Amino acid sequence: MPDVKENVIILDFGGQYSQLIARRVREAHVYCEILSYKTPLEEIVARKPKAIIFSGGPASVYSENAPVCDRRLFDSGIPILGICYGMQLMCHLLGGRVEPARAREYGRAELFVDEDGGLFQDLETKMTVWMSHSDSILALPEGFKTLAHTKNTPHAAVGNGKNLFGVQFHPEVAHTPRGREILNNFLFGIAGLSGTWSMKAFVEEQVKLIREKVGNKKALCALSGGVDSSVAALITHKALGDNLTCIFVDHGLLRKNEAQSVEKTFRDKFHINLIAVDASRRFLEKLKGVKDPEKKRKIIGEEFIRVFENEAAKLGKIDYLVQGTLYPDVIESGTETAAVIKSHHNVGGLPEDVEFELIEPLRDLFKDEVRRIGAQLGLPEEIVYRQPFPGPGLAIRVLGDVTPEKLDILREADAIVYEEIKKAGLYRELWQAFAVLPDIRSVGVMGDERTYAYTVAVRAVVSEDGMTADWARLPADVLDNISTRIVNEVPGVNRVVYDITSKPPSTIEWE
Ligand SMILES: Nc1ncnc2c1ncn2[C@@H]1O[C@H](COP(=O)(O)OP(=O)(O)OP(=O)(O)O)[C@@H](O)[C@H]1O
Ligand SMILES: O=c1[nH]c(=O)c2[nH+]cn([C@@H]3O[C@H](COP(=O)(O)O)[C@@H](O)[C@H]3O)c2[nH]1
Ligand SMILES: NC(=O)CC[C@H](N)C(=O)O
Ligand SMILES: [Mg+2]
Repeated sequence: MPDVKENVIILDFGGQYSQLIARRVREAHVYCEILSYKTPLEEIVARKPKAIIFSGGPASVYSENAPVCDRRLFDSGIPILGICYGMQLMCHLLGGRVEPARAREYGRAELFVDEDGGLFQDLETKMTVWMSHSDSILALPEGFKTLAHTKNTPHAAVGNGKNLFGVQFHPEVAHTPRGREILNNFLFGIAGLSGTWSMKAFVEEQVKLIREKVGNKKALCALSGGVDSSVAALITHKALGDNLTCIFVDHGLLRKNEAQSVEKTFRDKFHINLIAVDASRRFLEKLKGVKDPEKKRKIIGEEFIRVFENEAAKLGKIDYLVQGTLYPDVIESGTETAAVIKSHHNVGGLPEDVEFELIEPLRDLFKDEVRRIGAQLGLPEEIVYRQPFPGPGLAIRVLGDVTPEKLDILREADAIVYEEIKKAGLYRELWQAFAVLPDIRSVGVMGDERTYAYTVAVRAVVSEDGMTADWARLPADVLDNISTRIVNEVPGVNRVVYDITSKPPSTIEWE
């Protein structure tokens, strides 16, 4: 944990929005960490949190195996705010009664404030909030009071008049318009935090932490040319100077001209040691005949590490590996409480026997936060606003087995998507826009001849943080240009389709 005077802990009970809570706290200029509900009391207290927030969660407090925290936390005097499951748990453990609600609430609800001040300081007594629950508190623990109610929920906000508070609704989501104020009332009014933390402070803390950890030893940084690893490299470089060497791996799964352009940008603009490794042969060899998406990811995750180990061996002893891992990479790879959606190569795809100790300064952040840091650190716009590109590269966009022939087709098609999106001035508006090569061939007619060739799928999405995304409503003429150019210019393709699914239920990448 960095050396910060004011720290908030979010205790995670498996809620969908735990990371959103963290984000709101950071936006209030307060440092915070998300910890599993299983974290022992001693460990929580040792971090000296000025406040604790309990997240929501899918379980019901009265069911068997419901996640539970240490009851003694409530006696610690630390201000605690329970959200949804978190509030139900607080009430349950302190002797209140939680049961399935007579009327469940999902979505918008009208909240009526019964007790001014505290959580509702300076707010109207009636406001819209966002609910998602099927359980309700029917009897409060001793010493607790109702602070607000809705039509269906008699105890929609509660407190014990001292350090314990709970809300049944979700103040962290954008659909609770006053949510930010309510959270801030808890953080500042109730817990007495000052809100002096900033992204600048974050960078300074990380630099200090890395310096303390690594000392005079050497570290490698896995550099992809994307914004995450570039920011991670800059932060680490501030800490270690020439003891940092960046490694850029060309695994043969990069986009058209990507290897050359990343090398050039980094060599010209940064004075950081950079080694570019051409490892395309070994990656493609390992991937031969592999069709399963998770297998591909694991193979790539392992091969990356093996390449780093090889390079490290040439440089002498290197104990540390820096990666630009972000929070979504961690949560999607699966945690104790969250399901595996896909194994990001840099987290869930890592082999078991990694000899390096990992340094991941951005592990708790979201992409837009990293972009802000990048801009502050003076990274050029082309890197700050570069669309994400997954570490496993085109391997997870060529569905089925990955062959040089398919990679070539995809590379050409993808370059056309990129060019047309840039030309239409849409690049910055979109989270990502790219081509996918599904393992499908279909019949066409070109120059009066029958063709039997590949289909290319075009995917473009808008998103704030990659956790959820909406398919982009691209103008028809842009789609038309893309389609015409791909079929005309890329041999082996006779059909182009546009992906019109959002995330969820789809994911952004196809594998
Ligand atoms: N070709 C590569 N060579 C070296 N390291 C890589 C490569 N691709 C990915 N990595 C490592 O894996 C991490 C995760 O990749 P990811 O694509 O999520 O991040 P990024 O490339 O830094 O940023 P972006 O999401 O903007 O593409 C990177 O931060 C980097 O440390
Ligand atoms: O470095 C990475 N390694 C991976 O293994 C990986 N898988 C997905 N992505 C990127 O993460 C974001 C969310 O992707 P999905 O909606 O496909 O899960 C999108 O921006 C994806 O491009 C990855 N990045
Ligand atoms: N979103 C939540 O935290 C839900 C809590 C609990 N499972 C309920 O349905 O009431
Ligand atoms: Mg990338």
